[in-house]
Amino acid sequence: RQFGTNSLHVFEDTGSTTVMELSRKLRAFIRWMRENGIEYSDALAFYEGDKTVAADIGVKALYDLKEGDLIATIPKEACLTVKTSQAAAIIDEAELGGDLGLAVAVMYERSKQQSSKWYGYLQLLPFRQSLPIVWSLIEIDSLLAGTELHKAIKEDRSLIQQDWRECYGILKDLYGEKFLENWFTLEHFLAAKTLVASRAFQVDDIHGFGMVPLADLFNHKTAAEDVHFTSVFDDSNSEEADLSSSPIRNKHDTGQFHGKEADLHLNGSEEAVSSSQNGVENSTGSPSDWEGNTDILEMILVKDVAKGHEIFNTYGMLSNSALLHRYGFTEPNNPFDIVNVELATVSDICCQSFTQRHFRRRVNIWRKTGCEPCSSEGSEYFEITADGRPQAELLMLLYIIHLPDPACSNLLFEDDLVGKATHDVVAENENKLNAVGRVARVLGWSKGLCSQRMLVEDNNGNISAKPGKRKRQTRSSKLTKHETEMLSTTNRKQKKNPSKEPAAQILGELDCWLLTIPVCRCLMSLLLERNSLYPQEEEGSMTKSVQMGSGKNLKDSVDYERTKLENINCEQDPKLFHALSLRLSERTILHKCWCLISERLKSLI
Ligand SMILES: C[S@@+](CC[C@H](N)C(=O)[O-])C[C@H]1O[C@@H](n2cnc3c(N)ncnc32)[C@H](O)[C@@H]1O
Repeated sequence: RQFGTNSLHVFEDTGSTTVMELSRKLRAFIRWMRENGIEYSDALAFYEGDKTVAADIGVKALYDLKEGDLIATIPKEACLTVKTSQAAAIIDEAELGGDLGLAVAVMYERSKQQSSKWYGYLQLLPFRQSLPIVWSLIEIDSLLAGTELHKAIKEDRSLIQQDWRECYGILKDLYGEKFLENWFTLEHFLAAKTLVASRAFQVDDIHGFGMVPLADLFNHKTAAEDVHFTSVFDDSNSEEADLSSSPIRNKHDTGQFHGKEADLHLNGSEEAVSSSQNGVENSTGSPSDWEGNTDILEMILVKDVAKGHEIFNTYGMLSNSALLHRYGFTEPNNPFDIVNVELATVSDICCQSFTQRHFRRRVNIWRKTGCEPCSSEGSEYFEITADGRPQAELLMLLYIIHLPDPACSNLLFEDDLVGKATHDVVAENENKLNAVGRVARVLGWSKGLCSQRMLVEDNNGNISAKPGKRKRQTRSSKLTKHETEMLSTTNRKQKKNPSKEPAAQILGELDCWLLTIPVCRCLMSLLLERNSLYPQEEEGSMTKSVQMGSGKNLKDSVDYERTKLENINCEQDPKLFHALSLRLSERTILHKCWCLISERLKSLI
């Protein structure tokens, strides 16, 4: 397949300085791509992204594209990595690996300005991406308080400053008089870190992470699954590409891609216009020219893309806090959202009813049985997923805390809960049970033969069981399906969430067994406590008439955040918009969880 002649397609010049400037930069970038062997289909158009989501540039299809179409090839030599950078030797000598090395490579190439091989690419990038790590401390404290990101960003900032100080010293020694101090300031370092966080791809094992020109112009859409990028494999490797995890793949690279993956979202924007002026002539050979060539990355569509639609990448199954953390934006109704409840908060709530000694002792017993919380960077926590379902380990902990002494003591004599469980009459099912299931079995749970069955309620209110599995996710602030309720493209406000209150079918049999009356009450206190971490004072007028300690607080919090978000223009104030959007999604999860638990409680009383 030949790419043919690439016309230059950029969005229409409206006369605005910004638009004209971006247009000029795009033309320079297109020339640079041609000079550096980057080839792409003439069906691709670069256009000003949908401003309601504040994405500056995006890529759309100028005509219908088909699944399997090769839309671009990018030589690895054109990627900016620690191996290809002119600073490779210094970065190697300074032993700066990973993101840090790449940030230094970006800074170094920027310092070289027009003499850098990547000037034509770098001039297109913003100086920095507006990620929370470059927000002011006041913004971080006022916008992110209570969210999953607040602590993480503060920690990141101090670690980055530490990294910069160390790097600065090492590089100054190594560069000697060639060291261009003005280009290695903390501001430059932070800026480079934001570009690496939001744009770098894993190129291969040798190059590691790198800036991949062109590939990094595609915007993200969560799990839209219309199309994925993929690539062919070399003859010696007949494995199928893991399309769900590999956007760009070296033909010889069988490893999982750990960065961004690709998919398509259909966006009706017609901002792109075509112009043959300064067109890029990419008269290339057929793909067979490249077969077996390990030095080239390919981008192949795996689904049809209709003319005029944006071609979206997906950066992974990420919660809103992870999206905001690494890319500076959020998505409404993100199904990969999570709220975490710290073990310390569980302690605070339980110690209102029990002694600290009792709490510590029960936590120890709970740990001994093989249960554990999630942990990350020294903190221990439990997850509540987007549907409001609390992590089973948390339910088990609350259950054990509320157990009468004799029952709990029995657990102490269960040295080998796994062993015990496998001798059960339902031994063949036991290996399917996790630690929580095994402990529950020892404690007398006998109803469910499969711990992960969902209770499904039909229209008549009859409950039946259907197999299901709780999706485990990574911590929302570190990493992370999309029911599309897009931000309105016309008024740039979020639509009112029409979703109904969550129903009890989300809880599995084991969840319900663990949710005794005291466990439900304790969990509800925990939810209120977690909700109180968000700034309350602004809500004062709204909530003072509300009975404290009730689920109405949570519902009011959600309504409050939604109303606020509706009045923010994403384009004018993206930081506030995405911070509020994060708060809304987190508080919605807390409310969903509250509804689940209170429904369960009602059924018990
Ligand atoms: C890899 S770049 C994608 C190209 C980018 N739009 C540009 O102008 O170069 C990633 C950045 O694009 C923006 N972005 C990507 N997808 C987005 C989305 N769905 N909503 C808002 N911003 C998005 C964010 O600023 C993110 O940090």
